[in-house]
Amino acid sequence: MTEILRLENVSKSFGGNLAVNDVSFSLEEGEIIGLIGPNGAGKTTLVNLITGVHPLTSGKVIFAGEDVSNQQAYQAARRGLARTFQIVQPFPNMTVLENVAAGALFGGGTGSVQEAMALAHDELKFVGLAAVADTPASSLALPNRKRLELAKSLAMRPKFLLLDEVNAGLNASEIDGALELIRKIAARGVTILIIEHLMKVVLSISQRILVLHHGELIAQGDPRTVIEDPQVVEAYLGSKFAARVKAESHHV
Ligand SMILES: Nc1ncnc2c1ncn2[C@@H]1O[C@H](COP(=O)(O)OP(=O)(O)OP(=O)(O)O)[C@@H](O)[C@H]1O
Repeated sequence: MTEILRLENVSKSFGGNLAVNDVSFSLEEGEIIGLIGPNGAGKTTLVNLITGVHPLTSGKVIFAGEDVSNQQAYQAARRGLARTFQIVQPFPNMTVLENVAAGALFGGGTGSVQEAMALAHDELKFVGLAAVADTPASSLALPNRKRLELAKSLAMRPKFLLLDEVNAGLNASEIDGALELIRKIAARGVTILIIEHLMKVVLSISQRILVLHHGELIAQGDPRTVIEDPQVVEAYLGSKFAARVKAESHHV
């Protein structure tokens, strides 16, 4: 296994508020990792530190062997650190294909427009949107807008993909489809860090789970170990919920 990302004692404070507190972990190529924790635990801030949106207060981020602690967001994208956002916002007046091609061009995946269009076409096929390539992005319903968002990220040729609440607003069968696609992306060797509030979903997709609470990494490990961790039950799951999730997870 090859390490792709390492955080060493990473902290971030906003004024007096320590949003991320001394977090260290390491992720391998092609791994799917769930990042969970209560509202305000620091999940989005942690992602923003990894992708250069916010500068670190202290610590180090190492990506593919390189110290990227001081990078800007555009540099992160060019290095292959891509992300999706909670709110999906395609360029509404462009076609689905043009949206993905724009991702390829601006994300630094390709040099020419022609190359970008070809790459966009391949990625649309991969996510199952080839049939709607030439329709305006604004005509897509939510599940397909999320697939479009994934195709845009993939066109940037990421090594690492951060997915923030990609399943929010989807029904059970749409979630199954999204999870199948996420597994297919990981099988390409892309490491995936997924922020997800639906515990059943996190448990079924993640090989490993990281738990944040008040900015601190209070647990990490395989899903079953993490949901049985007394600190995690106390801070996040609650004992009744933990017992239910544990029972349900046997059927996932
Ligand atoms: N730009 C900012 N300026 C000031 N404080 C911030 C900023 N971004 C986040 N915070 C604070 O950092 C803490 C962690 O917030 P963050 O959004 O990272 O949590 P989260 O785990 O992603 O929460 P949620 O699940 O609700 O999205 C909170 O106390 C929040 O108010």
